[in-house]
Amino acid sequence: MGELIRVEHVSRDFGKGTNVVHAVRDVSFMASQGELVAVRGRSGAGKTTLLNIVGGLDKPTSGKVFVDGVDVSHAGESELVTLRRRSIGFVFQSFGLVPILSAAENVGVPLRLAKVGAAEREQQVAVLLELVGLGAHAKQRPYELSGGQQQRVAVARALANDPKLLIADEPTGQLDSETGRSIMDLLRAIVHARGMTALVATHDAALIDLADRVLVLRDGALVEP
Ligand SMILES: Nc1ncnc2c1ncn2[C@@H]1O[C@H](COP(=O)(O)OP(=O)(O)OP(=O)(O)O)[C@@H](O)[C@H]1O
Repeated sequence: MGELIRVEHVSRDFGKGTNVVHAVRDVSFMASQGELVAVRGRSGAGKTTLLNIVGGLDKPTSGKVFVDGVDVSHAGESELVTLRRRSIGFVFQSFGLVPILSAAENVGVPLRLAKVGAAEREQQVAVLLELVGLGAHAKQRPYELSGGQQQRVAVARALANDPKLLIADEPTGQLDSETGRSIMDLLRAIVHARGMTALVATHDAALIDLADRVLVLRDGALVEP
């Protein structure tokens, strides 16, 4: 399988002088198409910072990041917006759904942004909701859904633009362990079925065995698992 992510000697500092925090230190790795890579580490180890850099939401202090051949560490904002809309799906710990929109409308947001027409959008949303097991909940708003169901909606929304890369930051962090496991099972099944690459940050050791590969961060640096 081809390479989708290449991270070369990436470091990210926050602050200056004596207050500087080395959130990510000289991290290098690659990820192939179809691979589910877990990023493990304690709170403050640098997982979110690394994911944000790979997703083009933040820039490294030094080093380079290529996603699908694009140098996201040096790309301009408009190039990044295009890359994020076309090639990357994001899932966050807090779900990030729009409260006044139904499950179906939330999933349809990226399709609206991509100017997909109403009829096609409706059909694609139905397929996506079915995929995450929420076909019967299309009309419900987030507050009418359980945490696990909300995260399924968020996964469906992240898949709407058929991304090559899925970035999930502690996707199970607000869920009980059984529900968390089912979300990870879902991510794994989707990643393998679609040949996508996923980068999933978690500090939950029980979920790590679902990954194809595990990167362990300690104080910002990669260490042996
Ligand atoms: N915007 C910022 N300004 C200053 N320091 C920051 C900023 N973002 C992160 N940091 C620091 O960088 C380090 C890594 O933080 P990061 O959020 O990446 O860790 P994490 O592994 O994702 O932690 P958690 O599991 O708690 O989310 C921490 O010491 C944090 O305080």
